[in-house]
Amino acid sequence: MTKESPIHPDFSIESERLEFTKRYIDVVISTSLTSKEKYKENMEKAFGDIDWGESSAAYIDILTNSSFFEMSKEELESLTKAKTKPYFARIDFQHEGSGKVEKHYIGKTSLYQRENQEQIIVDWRSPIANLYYEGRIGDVSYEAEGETYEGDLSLKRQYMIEDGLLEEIRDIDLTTTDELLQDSLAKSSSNRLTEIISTIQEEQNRIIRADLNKPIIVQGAAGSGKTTIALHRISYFIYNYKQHFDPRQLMILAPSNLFIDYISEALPELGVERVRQTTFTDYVMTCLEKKLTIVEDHKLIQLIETHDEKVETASWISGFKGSKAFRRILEHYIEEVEQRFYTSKDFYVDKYKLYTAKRFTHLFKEEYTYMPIYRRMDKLKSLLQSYVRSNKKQMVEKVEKFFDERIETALFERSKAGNRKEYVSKALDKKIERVDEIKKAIRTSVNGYMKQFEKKNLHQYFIELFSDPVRLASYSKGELSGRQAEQLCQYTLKYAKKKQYEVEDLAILLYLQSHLFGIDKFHKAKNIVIDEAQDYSYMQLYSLKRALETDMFTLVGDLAQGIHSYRGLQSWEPVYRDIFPRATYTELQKSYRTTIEIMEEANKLLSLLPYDFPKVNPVVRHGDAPSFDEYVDVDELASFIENKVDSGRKEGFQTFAVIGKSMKDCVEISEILQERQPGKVKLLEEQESIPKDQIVVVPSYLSKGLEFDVVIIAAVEESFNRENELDIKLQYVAMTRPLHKLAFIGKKREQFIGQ
Ligand SMILES: Nc1ncnc2c1ncn2[C@@H]1O[C@H](COP(=O)(O)OP(=O)(O)OP(=O)(O)O)[C@@H](O)[C@H]1O
Repeated sequence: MTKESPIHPDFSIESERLEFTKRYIDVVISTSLTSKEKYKENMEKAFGDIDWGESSAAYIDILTNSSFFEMSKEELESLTKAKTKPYFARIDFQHEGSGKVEKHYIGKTSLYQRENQEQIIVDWRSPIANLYYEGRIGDVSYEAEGETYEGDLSLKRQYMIEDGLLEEIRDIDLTTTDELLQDSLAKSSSNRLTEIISTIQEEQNRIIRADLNKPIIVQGAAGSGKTTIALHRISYFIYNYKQHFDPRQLMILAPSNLFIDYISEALPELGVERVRQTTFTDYVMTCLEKKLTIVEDHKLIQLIETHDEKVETASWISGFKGSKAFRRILEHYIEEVEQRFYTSKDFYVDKYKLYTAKRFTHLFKEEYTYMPIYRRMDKLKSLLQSYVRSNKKQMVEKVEKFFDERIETALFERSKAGNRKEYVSKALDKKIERVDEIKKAIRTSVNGYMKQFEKKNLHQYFIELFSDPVRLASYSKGELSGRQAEQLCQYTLKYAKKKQYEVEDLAILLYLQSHLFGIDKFHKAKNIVIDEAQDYSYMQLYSLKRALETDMFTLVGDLAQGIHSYRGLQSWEPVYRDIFPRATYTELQKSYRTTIEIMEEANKLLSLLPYDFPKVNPVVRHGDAPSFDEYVDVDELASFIENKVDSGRKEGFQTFAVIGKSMKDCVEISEILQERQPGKVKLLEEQESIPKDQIVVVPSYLSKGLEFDVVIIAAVEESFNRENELDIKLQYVAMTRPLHKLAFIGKKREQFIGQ
């Protein structure tokens, strides 16, 4: 791209165009707020002084069409927002065989010229806008509604517009690099997640627009835009399905509430604020319609801070509960539970056989298998009830008829003349008694019959599963030794008996709930986006897919940041091979967040990990090499931090984080800083939102997914050990958080890997 502005030959024409667009937006907004009758007046007021094109004469016609001004609240809001920057790019395209070059201005939202239905602004998500993101200049094509359109792309132009004023125009040709991207990356980190629509890169665009009817798995390097892409894909989805799809059918599963707070800032900009946002834990509780007591997960922290055998066992148990082997255990268990509902008892009302056991069991195990067990039972129960209802009259009449006939015969039979009266009166009594019996049987037989089947709740099934180590080991088909099965049962029951669960138990509970009782359809999303998906276990993903009855998942993650890998994924292979066989798998190795100098250092850590991804390739942007400072006492540590922040502020940076390996170190660091600068420092914990104007102190494992202009990795008692995979990942996560600057501060260099 060449920098031609401010005296780009088209600068004044483009300025006029911008002016026209802004005024048009004003008219549309004010008309929709007042009334359509006001339209003419508004138009004249806005355009009285300039020639605003061929359409000027036609506006009277459109007054008859009221739907032009009917806008939803959302449309109105996005148009209002668009006023300061209605579009960011233009493409000139000539459809093959057409003699006309079309100019398309691309922005965050679309705008039609009411008079002639021409587009003043094309939405970035529309099919033709794909040419801006994908198309080279020259022969190109795009797809819309299953058709391919060929043609010639003769211009790709970018606009810098600030506060509604055109500042610069840049034409993109084949040889130039993307300066707009460079400019955008050089910015400071407040509100960055929202600002990438104009600079979405080709590889990212392909993921955003990948087939919306297929699952997709993205292994993306730190800073490659996974979170951003996931959010834009949702926005793209909403745009494409807005007529038929309620945004609540979409769900984002984020790693923590802290993270939800971080991404939610981006959502309104993308028009996706009505999408459900939750964590896995909260979602499972919603599905179970129960508030569960979840034991606080200290395993990661303990793994970071201590190395005793107990923690190793607990982590092994977590890993096993999340594994494919555990899925097999659950499948066997459910099969066994199912068999308890087979019956050999026919269904009788009094002496009448209304339904055979064979047919009942057949329906249960063959015809109704698409339903969870207890729903099948509910359905069978209603089936029996309806049989009883339809036979009720007949059964009563049969008894009545039987006695009536006898009474009748007695009345006319001579031989019974002597004791006729007594006989008839007895028969009448008997008749009443039998009819009562039948009526009672009609009322009670279904419930009586159903009593043969067990009725337990989810918690009871969960306890039962872990109550018999021998059975558990046999279900595992050799994956669990007897000793391991005992350990697993003991460990789980210790909590479960107090009605407490660990995070790992949630996937199991969800699996059991969906197979035994089912999930209310109101809780089922149709399309699910999971960020930091590497921290999910096989079982979590599998049970989600089963419970939601869809495979429409977008999974984005980075195995190199898989700090929960004792229970999370070690590889994507089982995910796309087993759980989502229809999925497209893609890798992103380009990183947009940080500078070349920082990424080169981080890459050294990546090579210590057992993955064969290529090194992360940073977008060309230079900065300072990471620094290291040695301190003697805590006062010096604090001064170093303060100096880094002060000089960063002078350079215009806005967000600062001190990252420690563990919470213990972070508490210590934040206390020292607090003492010296009360109110200026915030120790970040799981449930909190990120303050904009304070120095954030955050442990490495909570910093995942976040970003800051300047990051200081500080060590007090802790060290990162290069022999330990978890430590490498934690330091890698911390090192990939900064946008611009990275500093290490420790008592000695050896506290950090590679320093
Ligand atoms: N095409 C782009 N144009 C401008 N900025 C971009 C682009 N892609 C990504 N970025 C910026 O790069 C940074 C990293 O993006 P994001 O947080 O989505 O990455 P990530 O892959 O989720 O990272 P991590 O794995 O470290 O959490 C963000 O500041 C984002 O705005």
